[in-house]
Amino acid sequence: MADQMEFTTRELLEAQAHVWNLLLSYFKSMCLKSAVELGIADVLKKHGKPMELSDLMSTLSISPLRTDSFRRFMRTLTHMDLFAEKKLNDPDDHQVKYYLLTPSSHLLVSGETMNVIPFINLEVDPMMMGASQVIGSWFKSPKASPFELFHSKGLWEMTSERPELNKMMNEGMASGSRLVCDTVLMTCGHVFRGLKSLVDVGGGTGTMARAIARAFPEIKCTVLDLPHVVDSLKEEDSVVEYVGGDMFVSVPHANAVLLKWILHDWNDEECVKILRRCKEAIPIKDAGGKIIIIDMVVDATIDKHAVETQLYFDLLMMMLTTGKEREEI
Ligand SMILES: C[S@@+](CC[C@H](N)C(=O)[O-])C[C@H]1O[C@@H](n2cnc3c(N)ncnc32)[C@H](O)[C@@H]1O
Ligand SMILES: COc1cc(-c2oc3cc(O)cc(O)c3c(=O)c2O)cc(OC)c1OC
Repeated sequence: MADQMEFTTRELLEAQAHVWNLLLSYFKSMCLKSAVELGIADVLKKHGKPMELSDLMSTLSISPLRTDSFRRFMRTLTHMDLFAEKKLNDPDDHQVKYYLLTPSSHLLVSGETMNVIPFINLEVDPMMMGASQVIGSWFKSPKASPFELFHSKGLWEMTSERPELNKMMNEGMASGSRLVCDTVLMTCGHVFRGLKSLVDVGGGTGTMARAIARAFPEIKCTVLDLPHVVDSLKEEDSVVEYVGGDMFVSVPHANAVLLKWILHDWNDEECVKILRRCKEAIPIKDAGGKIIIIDMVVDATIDKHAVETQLYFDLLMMMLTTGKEREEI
């Protein structure tokens, strides 16, 4: 019987190309980080029309000595669909390459309300990325997460002790929330209709609660989060009320509880504890009580690209918390 481990040279060559591709894929994150750092999207947005390499470089204050390197950098970013290129003829009829924004780089324009720059800055921070170095060894460790193995404390303890990480975390979550808030209110707004009060448990700096309060002014919205997250916000806002506390201990009473991107931070036992506190906070179902959960559902039937993103989010949760992205059943 032929050895199952025998592969043709062609298969091995393809395998090597595949492994090199996987190995060097960290350049995707690092190119994204560098594009944000340089502010390429801001310059293209401000210019308002396709921009030539030399103009882009001079506006970004990049030395002409780096022309070839920057052209190669832009070639990769364009290949990644972060920017697009267009060939146009100049007055002497020579073809010149121009760069322009794509929907993805539109999200990297710092002045845009939907920009996701704070989330990118959070995820590429050495404090977060450092934990990825110990994923392999964590499988043999008793620590709750690779993050805890790397930093000797959990993520939420660390955010409470380090104001700069707390700020990055809150701004990162808020930046990713804006588009999701609009989508939820547009497609599932009926869920909130008829409520008199709602508490956003682990609601961070209140992006979602404020959007709900604006769309449904009759709902009294409260945000419960850890004291270091909400203490500075308490006086700032008249639209929502901020309460500092611990969702494992108690949840303020309301008609409904919202859990957006909370349960995926915790393992099944911890989720049951949180859900018990939430159940105590609301009336019974017949009296209108409800728990609204917004989390990613891992679904192998949707397109490959989306599944890959879901799997990466699942690994992010595994690396930083005790949680996971869950499937429907
Ligand atoms: C992933 S963030 C989600 C924030 C917000 N719900 C959103 O969708 O942007 C998780 C939030 O849970 C909060 N959190 C963690 N442990 C908590 C606890 N024991 N009680 C209340 N909030 C907690 C964190 O401070 C953080 O704001
Ligand atoms: C910003 O958009 C999303 C963020 C999350 C998300 O990201 C995190 C990143 C961390 O470094 C630590 C965390 O604990 C978390 C989260 O708990 C968390 O929810 C999730 C999203 O969708 C599920 C986001 O939108 C795509």
